[in-house]
Amino acid sequence: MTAASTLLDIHDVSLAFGGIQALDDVSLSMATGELLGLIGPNGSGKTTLLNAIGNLYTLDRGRIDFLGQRIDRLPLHDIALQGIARTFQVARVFRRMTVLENMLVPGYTANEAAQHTPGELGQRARDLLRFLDIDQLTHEQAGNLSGGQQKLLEFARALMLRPRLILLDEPFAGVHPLLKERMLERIGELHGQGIDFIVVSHDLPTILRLSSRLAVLANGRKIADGPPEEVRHQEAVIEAYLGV
Ligand SMILES: Nc1ncnc2c1ncn2[C@@H]1O[C@H](COP(=O)(O)OP(=O)(O)OP(=O)(O)O)[C@@H](O)[C@H]1O
Repeated sequence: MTAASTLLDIHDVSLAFGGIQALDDVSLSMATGELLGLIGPNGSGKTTLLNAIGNLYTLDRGRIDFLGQRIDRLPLHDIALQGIARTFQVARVFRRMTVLENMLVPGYTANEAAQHTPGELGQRARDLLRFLDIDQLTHEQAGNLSGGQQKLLEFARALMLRPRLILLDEPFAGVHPLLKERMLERIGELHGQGIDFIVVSHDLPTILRLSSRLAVLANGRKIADGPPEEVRHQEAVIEAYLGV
């Protein structure tokens, strides 16, 4: 087993939208091999933090390093090529394309297309659809899929670029319990293969079961960070959730 090293280093990050301080001096360092759960009340900054890592926003302050390289100033498309993939709270699939075509979009980035033939990319897409048990939908138009199926497709598509870190935003929200179990199993398997995750979820029982570490945001600040069983009992976390 290789020793853990720093995968992601979020350092003193602040970000405001007008008068709203969405992230307020947040620092979070993640080692390889971790599965980080990120929780917090509505509006606490969870999605903004994922967007900051994914470079959708320019930081007001701070920096973000991934595998030792500063990434917060890279062009957006470079983030995926560095090995970071993500899914969104509401799945963003290309609704008028088939499931297979959706899978092939990331496959045709310059890097992948240079390294793999179209046949290999097609095979990889089919393998991933089978891995997530949605291969029966291969030729279906993505817009016809249920919300849960679209989340699985978005997850499968995120895997096309062989990411090192996957950011999942509310992957279980509105997902049928059977699909949720499948997703949990697959996240566990991928994690076992060396892919690390940050998972944002309001589903506390599930996130407690899944995570090796739990970080909590409230009002844009990190208020707790550590082993899930410890964090869940901390007074500041209970107060933030109960709003007292
Ligand atoms: N693009 C934006 N423009 C303006 N304000 C924003 C924008 N994105 C987020 N905010 C504000 O920043 C704060 C943090 O929002 P964020 O979506 O990160 O919270 P969250 O913890 O993900 O919430 P939820 O659990 O409800 O999804 C909120 O006050 C939100 O209204």
